[in-house]
Amino acid sequence: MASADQLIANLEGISASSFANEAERIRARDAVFEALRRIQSPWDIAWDHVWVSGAINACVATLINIGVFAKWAEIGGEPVTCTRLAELTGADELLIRRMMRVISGQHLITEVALDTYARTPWAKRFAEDPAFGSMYGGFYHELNNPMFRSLPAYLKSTNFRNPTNVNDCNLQFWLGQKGNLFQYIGTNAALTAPFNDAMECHSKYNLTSWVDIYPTETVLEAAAAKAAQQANGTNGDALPPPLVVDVGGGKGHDLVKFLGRHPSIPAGSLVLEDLPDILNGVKDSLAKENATAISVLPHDFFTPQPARACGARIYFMHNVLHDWPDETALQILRALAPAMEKGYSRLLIHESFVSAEKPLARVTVSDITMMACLAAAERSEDGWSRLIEQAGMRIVKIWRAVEAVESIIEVEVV
Ligand SMILES: C[S@@+](CC[C@H](N)C(=O)[O-])C[C@H]1O[C@@H](n2cnc3c(N)ncnc32)[C@H](O)[C@@H]1O
Repeated sequence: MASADQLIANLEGISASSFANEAERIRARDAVFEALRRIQSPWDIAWDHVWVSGAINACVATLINIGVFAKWAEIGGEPVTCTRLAELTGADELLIRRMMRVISGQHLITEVALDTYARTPWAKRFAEDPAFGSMYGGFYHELNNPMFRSLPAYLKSTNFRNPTNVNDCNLQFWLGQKGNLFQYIGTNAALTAPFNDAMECHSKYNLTSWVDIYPTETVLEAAAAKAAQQANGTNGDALPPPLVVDVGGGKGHDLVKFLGRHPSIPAGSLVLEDLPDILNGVKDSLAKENATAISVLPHDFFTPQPARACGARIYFMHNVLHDWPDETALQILRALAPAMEKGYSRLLIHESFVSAEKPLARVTVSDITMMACLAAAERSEDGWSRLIEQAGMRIVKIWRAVEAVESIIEVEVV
């Protein structure tokens, strides 16, 4: 058994770059977390849960609002004093110092000299990716925090029933009004853009990109084979059906990933669908990125697909169906099915599976998040199979990546 000094020296020597690949980093991270739990006292754990997480979120949101991370990056990102940060931002120096000490105590920045702090990769990320800060802003304070605060009282009020009614669940209990989560997001200006940002971050950082799991070149091959087959006898001016329609696609980040793989596809080959409120501003940001291959189409997925989105090779649904209980998810699939061309179109359902034994912690937290905001739940592999069968569809293949939290279920209409 290593002495405490040896053990501590070994731990001090590790960093995210100590590992050969991402799978090894994740294995080591999980082992360190498990070890931490074993050496923490019950009080250490309760302290973290009850005091630390609230204090961190309050300090980080305030430091973002003050502009600390942005100004720090603007001056080059080297170690900085709180006096300098106060000069740069105009905020109270003592206030900044007290909050910097909190996040330094959590090893989120490093105190390298008296009152002088260096950035960690986490602290750098706020300036590198503005969507990262949005999670600590509107997404946490307007949604996650109050939604989880009300969940125990809501469940008590139901005499501890497992919730399944999206129109009468914790969300309505907390807000004291009708309407589902997405109606609330669309009408709360402090939440709309942060929600989209949080989904982008979730898709970018938490999960293996769908284009690394699914062979996207087959999409172009299938479309080319179909075009060759139909070359005789069709009107040459008619627009070909889209390659990919991202149903409930938020900011379009998953289509941007496809475009990154296949930059030469024609304008309009990719269609981004979501509710009109959610798509506000998205068109402009895609135009800024020069993503002309992506066209934006406001659409409610409980209604039939518009003609221009019919007959696509791929309908992509990422973290969409897990938002809805089975009955509602079936309505969405049944509204989509008529747009799918038999023998050609495929639906890709990009979702997590909750396993019966030792399910991944990421998936169980997501499961309770779905319960808290939509009376929904993460599904097991069997749960997904049943849903797909009930919708009159068939699983062609399940694509899994070794270290990915999510899989892709490839489905066709029967
Ligand atoms: C959990 S988010 C996932 C977003 C994106 N696919 C991703 O993976 O980052 C669910 C998406 O479904 C959209 N949505 C909810 N209700 C909808 C409806 N009735 N019609 C179309 N989109 C809807 C939401 O606005 C949101 O963008």
